[in-house]
Amino acid sequence: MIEVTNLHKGFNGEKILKGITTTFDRGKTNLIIGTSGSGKTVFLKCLLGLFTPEQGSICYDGSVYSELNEEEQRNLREQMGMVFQGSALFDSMTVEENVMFPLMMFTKQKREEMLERVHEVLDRVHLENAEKKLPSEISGGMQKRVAIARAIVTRPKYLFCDEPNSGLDPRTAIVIDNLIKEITEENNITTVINTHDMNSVMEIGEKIVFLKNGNLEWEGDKTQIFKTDNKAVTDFVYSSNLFKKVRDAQLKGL
Ligand SMILES: Nc1ncnc2c1ncn2[C@@H]1O[C@H](COP(=O)(O)OP(=O)(O)OP(=O)(O)O)[C@@H](O)[C@H]1O
Repeated sequence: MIEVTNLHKGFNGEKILKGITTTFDRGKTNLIIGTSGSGKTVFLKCLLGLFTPEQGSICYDGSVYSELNEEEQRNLREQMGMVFQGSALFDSMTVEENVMFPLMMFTKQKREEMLERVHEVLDRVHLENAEKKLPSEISGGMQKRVAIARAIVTRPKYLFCDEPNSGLDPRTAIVIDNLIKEITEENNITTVINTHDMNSVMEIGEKIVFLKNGNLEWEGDKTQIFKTDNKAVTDFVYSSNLFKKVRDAQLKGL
């Protein structure tokens, strides 16, 4: 569980996050949504320990990050997995080498042990036969699976995903969303996902935090988001033509 209290972050005197308080539960897919520039990426980077907030605290299962010493902070960061926007795989490494990379960086396991774990996670993301391929030789959806495998290979307690669906077709996007949700539940991970995608909200939005201009404007789940009359949220939800048409049809009783 991650507890965020009164989080403030700015740059060069400009306030970006203006006092965010919320919680992200374990075993749940938690989504951060909001319009472009609302501070979602800055928030995610604070959660990853990459940005130091000016005020407020982030508490990871009882440990307040700013109260930990450097070694404790490093240990905590090693319990975090990250799926980057665009996958960010190493082009010249095979799928197997990409997934093994965090184990080589952060553990002292023998090669055979590492390979066993790599194949276990590749099986889990259904990439059994791609291990010797280069990222350029597999599809975008498969690359995303490699990125997920790489993020979970060290058995993280926390998983952060930045726009995990970007660039994928809608059907593949849903498969990837559900894979993240299943892995979150199976391993009891606290997962936080930055997204613009309303399909993701509907599919896996167990907790949704809506940011507007660096403030937490609304929070709830995927059923509540369709019932709220918060204008900023409804503008966001119904900015998609499809959702607007569905709502109009519902209002007409169709
Ligand atoms: N390292 C930085 N230095 C200065 N300003 C920054 C930095 N990172 C982000 N910002 C500013 O913070 C604001 C919020 O940016 P952020 O990337 O968090 O928005 P976002 O909600 O993720 O948007 P998008 O959906 O377009 O990715 C922007 O005005 C941005 O210019």
